[in-house]
Amino acid sequence: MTMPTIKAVRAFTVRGGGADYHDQGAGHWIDDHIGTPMGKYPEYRQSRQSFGINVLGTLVVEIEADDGTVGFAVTTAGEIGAFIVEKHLSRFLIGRKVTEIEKIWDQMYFSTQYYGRKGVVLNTISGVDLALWDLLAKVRKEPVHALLGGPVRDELQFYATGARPDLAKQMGFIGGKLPLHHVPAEGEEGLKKNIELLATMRERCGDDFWLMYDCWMSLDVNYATKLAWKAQEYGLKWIEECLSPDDYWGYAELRRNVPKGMLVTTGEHEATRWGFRLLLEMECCDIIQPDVGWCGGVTELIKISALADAHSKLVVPHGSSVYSYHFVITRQNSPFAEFLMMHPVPDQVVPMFTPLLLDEPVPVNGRMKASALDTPGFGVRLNPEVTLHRPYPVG
Ligand SMILES: C[C@H](O)[C@H](O)[C@@H](O)[C@@H](O)C(=O)O
Ligand SMILES: [Mg+2]
Repeated sequence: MTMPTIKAVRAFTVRGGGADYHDQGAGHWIDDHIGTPMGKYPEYRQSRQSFGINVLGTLVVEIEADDGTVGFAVTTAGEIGAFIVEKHLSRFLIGRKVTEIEKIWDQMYFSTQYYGRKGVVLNTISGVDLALWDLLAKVRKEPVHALLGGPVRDELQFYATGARPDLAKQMGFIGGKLPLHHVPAEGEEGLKKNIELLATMRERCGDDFWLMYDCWMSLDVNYATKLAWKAQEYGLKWIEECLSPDDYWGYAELRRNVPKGMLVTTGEHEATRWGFRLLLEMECCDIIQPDVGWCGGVTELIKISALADAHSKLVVPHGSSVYSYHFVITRQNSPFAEFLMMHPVPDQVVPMFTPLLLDEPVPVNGRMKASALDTPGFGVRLNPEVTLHRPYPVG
């Protein structure tokens, strides 16, 4: 079979939800006094949008082959990402065979290493990589998971991230991850409120339902240790992303400090095999949580996951819709997945990247059959009612 070659690469931006799922309207639980590293400034405590959590917006990468097949993917990178795709990365794609994914990744990473390595550059490389996997799988008329070795189980099971774990339990999820609302700068009063919320949710959910706290880089080792020990009484299953992603030493200390049996997790703002090698070799956490749209794409997640497996660590990707589901279903060390509740009041399941994608599968009763992923590529389409903007058209 003669493989088609890439004839066009296009980068678009979109505002309002989509892959930049923090880019929501007013009154959404995901922007309601959630603890962040900016919480030391009282003026930035109520809303993460106030300090710019949603400034980037969504990047849509479209890659067209000379046989007319079009692969695409979405991630969090907005106009900066569109610039990098059109002005820099596209030179490594045009004219290449759709099978040259590994070589293209290597050239994208090392050609941007002088200004990239993590953050929005790796988000952008991830978006291109995901679009390449979508394209290749569509050319081969297979779902992406089939190119990754195929499902190791019949269905995915999900925990839900949102403000209402009690409702998540009623919807059939295996657990509920709460955002932490108060940071060290809010003192003992804030710590007390953090524990009171957990106690309330434990009361409502019963003893067997997983409850976790997501701390979104907002704590220090001392506070996180105190929180963990107070939370043990309420059976906190894991404490997530407590510290700055760069504080590998702090994570290693925290993991030694927490009560036996409580898991320490992190990784959604980490990138590449080198970043995760540090987390694994410095014994920073029990579960790594790469976002496949931010860590380097599927091509890099394959390497990251193998590293973790060799360290007997679980890989539970940060919620990234179909882009993580197709990976998780193929790996034994990814036994469950995250589902981010994107309805403003998390009392109903809506597609994670809503309104950007059509045919985006959602968990039913907290589960998703592998067969729900059996459409070529990642199995989703761009919603034609969503206006795309191409800020840097080339040629
Ligand atoms: C709910 C958390 O504060 C973040 O908004 C979320 O994106 C991320 O940390 C997660 O693990 O889902
Ligand atoms: Mg998180």
